[in-house]
Amino acid sequence: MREIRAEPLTAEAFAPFGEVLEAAGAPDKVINAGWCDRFHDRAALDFGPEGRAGISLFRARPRSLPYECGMLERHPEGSQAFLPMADMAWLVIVAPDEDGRPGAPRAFLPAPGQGINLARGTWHGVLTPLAEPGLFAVVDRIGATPNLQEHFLDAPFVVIS
Ligand SMILES: NC(=O)N[C@@H](O)C(=O)O
Ligand code: NI
Repeated sequence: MREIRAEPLTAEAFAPFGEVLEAAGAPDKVINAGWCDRFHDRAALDFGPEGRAGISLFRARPRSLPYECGMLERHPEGSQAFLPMADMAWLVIVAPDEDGRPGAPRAFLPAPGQGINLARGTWHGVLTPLAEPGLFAVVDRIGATPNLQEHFLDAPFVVIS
């Protein structure tokens, strides 16, 4: 079975798939009389013409490495942001689109304090915490029309580290 290794999550490496949300570098604004740094408007949120923004909480059961992935999904109608609500290891799997199917997958291990915003239509694995509590705030499209496309891989792969 194809094996891949997870990479550290950086804004540059993740750029083809969306944004990394982190309080890194100089803040865009200093607010609250100097008591707070604002890293302003750091994600390209997209909920399509029919949808609206929603914040949900996901409490996902932890998985472990090596992690076998047999399905990638995408949301054609909107972006999806995952913001950890606790300090825990988690795994992000994404892939480029190749003629309507996922291409070569890539895996990332976010550092504490990092979240992600998946661009609309980005192939990704489902939320995959690697430790309890598996708790995330998720900002994504709320709408009356379907917004989930799943692709079951001809060749599942395993993330080994
Ligand atoms: N299906 C769902 O709400 N969750 C997935 O989109 C996911 O990315 O985990
Ligand atoms: Ni998703």
